[in-house]
Amino acid sequence: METFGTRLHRAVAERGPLCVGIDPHPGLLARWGLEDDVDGLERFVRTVAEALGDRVAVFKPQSAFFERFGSRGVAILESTIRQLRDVGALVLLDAKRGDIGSTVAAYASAYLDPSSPMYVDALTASPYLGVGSLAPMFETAAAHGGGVFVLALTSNPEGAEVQRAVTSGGRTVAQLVIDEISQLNRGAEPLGSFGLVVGATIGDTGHDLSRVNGPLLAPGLGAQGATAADLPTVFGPSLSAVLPSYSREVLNAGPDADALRAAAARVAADFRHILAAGH
Ligand SMILES: O=C(O)c1cc(=O)[nH]c(=O)n1[C@@H]1O[C@H](COP(=O)(O)O)[C@@H](O)[C@H]1O
Repeated sequence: METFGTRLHRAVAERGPLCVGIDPHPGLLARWGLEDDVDGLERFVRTVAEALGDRVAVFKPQSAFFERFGSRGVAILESTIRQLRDVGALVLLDAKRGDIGSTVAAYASAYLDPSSPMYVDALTASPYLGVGSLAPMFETAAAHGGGVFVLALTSNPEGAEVQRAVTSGGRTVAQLVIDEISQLNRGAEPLGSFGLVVGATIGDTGHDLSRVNGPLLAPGLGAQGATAADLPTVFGPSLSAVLPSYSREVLNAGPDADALRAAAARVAADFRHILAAGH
């Protein structure tokens, strides 16, 4: 069985380092001339999947925008996940799950067990009940070639107060999360399966990402104000592990399929340019 890290490494080699978030905001549905209802949602996500499914390495559907429509919205999320995986894309479900260990085990079977209807390649997780409470997710992911992306330094301004607080051992909360995920990825080749979420908006925070050996998901680009040019400051020598993530910046270009493709190609080129500049 291939690990998620291996699959991600290959997807990025073949399709380039890009994650497109699928966040069907009511305002975006309106902008696309769609109703804010289940049919509008269905049309929106089908358009994104048909336009970009064969060329983007990773899609990150944001669960909240599907849950908004109840069980019919969740059914559309399920079919979108299948559609994207069928055309060779990886799906990272953004649900930011976290709880006591026994409940985390249930989340793990909901999303990371291949027999589940909502099975995805990877899931976002919140470590604020303790990184150790996520162990059942890490174990299920490892058993089935899945991945988990744990929040470390989020893109929103409110995150810093908690994430940069200093623990009794002298490290920040975020550094503790970074170090625990680094442990899980030790020795993995070509890339570990456990990622971290580090917002592109946060500037140089002095955190040490050098031992993560896993993917670094960078949201906050585009609509939240960061650009690819900010990434070298945030990630320093770990820039090559970054998976830049854009939702509205790409989705705003729709519903025309060529315009969506052009927007995805543009943001991918921005990042390639920064990488090539050798920061
Ligand atoms: O885990 C995430 O993806 C995430 C973490 C974070 O620190 N900041 C952040 O914006 N996100 C998510 O990334 C997406 C950002 O959307 P845009 O601002 O439209 O690109 C949303 O779905 C957020 O929930």
